[in-house]
Amino acid sequence: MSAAQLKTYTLQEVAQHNREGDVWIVIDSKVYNISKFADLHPGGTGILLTDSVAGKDATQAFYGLHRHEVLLRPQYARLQIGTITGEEPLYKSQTVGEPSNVPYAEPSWLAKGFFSAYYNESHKRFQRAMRKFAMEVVYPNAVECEDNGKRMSPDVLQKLCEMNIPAMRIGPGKHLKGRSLLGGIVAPEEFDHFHELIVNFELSRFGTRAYLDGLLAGEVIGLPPILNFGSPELQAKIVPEVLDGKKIICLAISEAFAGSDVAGLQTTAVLEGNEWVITGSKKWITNGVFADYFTVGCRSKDGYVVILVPRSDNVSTKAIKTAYSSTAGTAYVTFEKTRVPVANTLGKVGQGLQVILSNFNHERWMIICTSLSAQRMVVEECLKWVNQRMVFGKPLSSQAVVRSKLANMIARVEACQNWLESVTHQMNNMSYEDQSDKLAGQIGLLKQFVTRAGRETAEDATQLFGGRSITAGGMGKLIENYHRTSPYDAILGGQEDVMGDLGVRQALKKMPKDARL
Ligand code: HEM
Repeated sequence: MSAAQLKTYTLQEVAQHNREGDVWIVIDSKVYNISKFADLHPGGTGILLTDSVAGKDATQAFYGLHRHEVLLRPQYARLQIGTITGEEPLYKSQTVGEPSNVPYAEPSWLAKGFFSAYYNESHKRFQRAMRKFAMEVVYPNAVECEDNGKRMSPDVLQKLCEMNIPAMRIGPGKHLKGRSLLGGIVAPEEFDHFHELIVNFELSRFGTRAYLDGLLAGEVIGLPPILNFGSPELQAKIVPEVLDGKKIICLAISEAFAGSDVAGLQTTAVLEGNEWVITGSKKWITNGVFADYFTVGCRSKDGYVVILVPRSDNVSTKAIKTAYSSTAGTAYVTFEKTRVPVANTLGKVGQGLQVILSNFNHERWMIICTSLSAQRMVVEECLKWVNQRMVFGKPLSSQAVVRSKLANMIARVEACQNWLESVTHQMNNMSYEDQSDKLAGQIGLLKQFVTRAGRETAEDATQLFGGRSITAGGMGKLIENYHRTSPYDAILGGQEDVMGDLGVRQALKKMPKDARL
């Protein structure tokens, strides 16, 4: 029914429709005729026919059991027949692109009346455009694929590439030259790590963790070794193909034998004339299922070497069933005497470990961004829930123990944000060499801190949502996804304890020789 056809009713009129076959209810000043729908209601028919619901204002009961978005689904929105005379709806859907006004739902630089030392007008413009794009183009596909396990749609991939989002996810640099970023909203030479942080934040607010990895996370870690160590010929061919979405690339380092311990790799590369012959297997390779190129860490007789391997008959990929959706394309990859030209070598033979390690800081920083954005989303979900959920006649937020959990969640997310922004500022101002020297340890410590914080927040959120947090749909669906998938952040790109240890080892290495108590 269109808005123009909607009639107005009084509560007394609605009250006449309170029996089986003739049921009206009011939710937030809107009148719904649920006479036919009652038999189809997923929560059962009986509940809609009770005295406190049929013919009554059921707003509070509804919001205690459903997300607002239920009423926006076309099949339910059309049950609305009118509004209550003189009343206005209280609960409005957020305008796409606008920041949330729930406290702490946004980093403070986006909150009304707050200031920031780091973000300027260009970042603000960029954030608004990025959120709009993410919500309108990416979000619907994210929800669908997270559920059905299929890879991102070709249409979304094309639009992402038109906006050059895959290129921006690699960070500032020469690969952005001549590209129109988000429709030209920021010039390539102006693009910095805060713009990149915004891209990461906006893509990880949906609570679809596996889709986020399916959204070319493999490229973010697989392409830099080519950009930084590939021959000019190799770069000229591969970089545009990948950044324009014609080919998919992934990073193939970890093995069943070696995870964070990259020095333990067993995949071998043997030189035969002008070709490498590669044999071995790789595990947990994000995007591997659908990748065309694999950036592979190998062991050779002269030490470690990284080689770009195109998909061929001698490369096989098998999906691994993990705790998150198969939309990420996580693979077990096998190389059976795979022949690759020597020209595909990235960096020098024997210096492969440096090639692999060189991009770790950036990868970890990206995971910190996405993990933190998702944690903030959890804080927003929890604040909304405790505010609307009534228990024993009072909102859940009236319990001190509930508020105490929220206090910890908020403090964690704000502390992490401030540390992340400080590190990002350093990245913007330090040379690449300085970043490797000065930030590797700090990024390791920050990653450990953020991912631990994330899992504590996941635990607290499940206690607040109860059974709903272990249910894949409905009120707690985002909490369920976050709780199930937050360990990924603590493992991918370097396992949590290893990260902390790296940070401390770096600090110890830099201890002044004359330091004494
Ligand atoms: C236009 C009105 C309504 C619509 C369109 C609607 C729709 C739905 C839908 C789609 C679900 C499945 C879970 C979900 O997706 O959130 C559901 C579950 C449920 N609904 Fe409704 N509903 C309406 C009104 C009500 C009212 C007034 C009540 C009464 C208090 C109610 C009680 C329930 C219950 C108890 C469940 C099961 C919740 C659970 O499994 O946690 N519904 N409803």
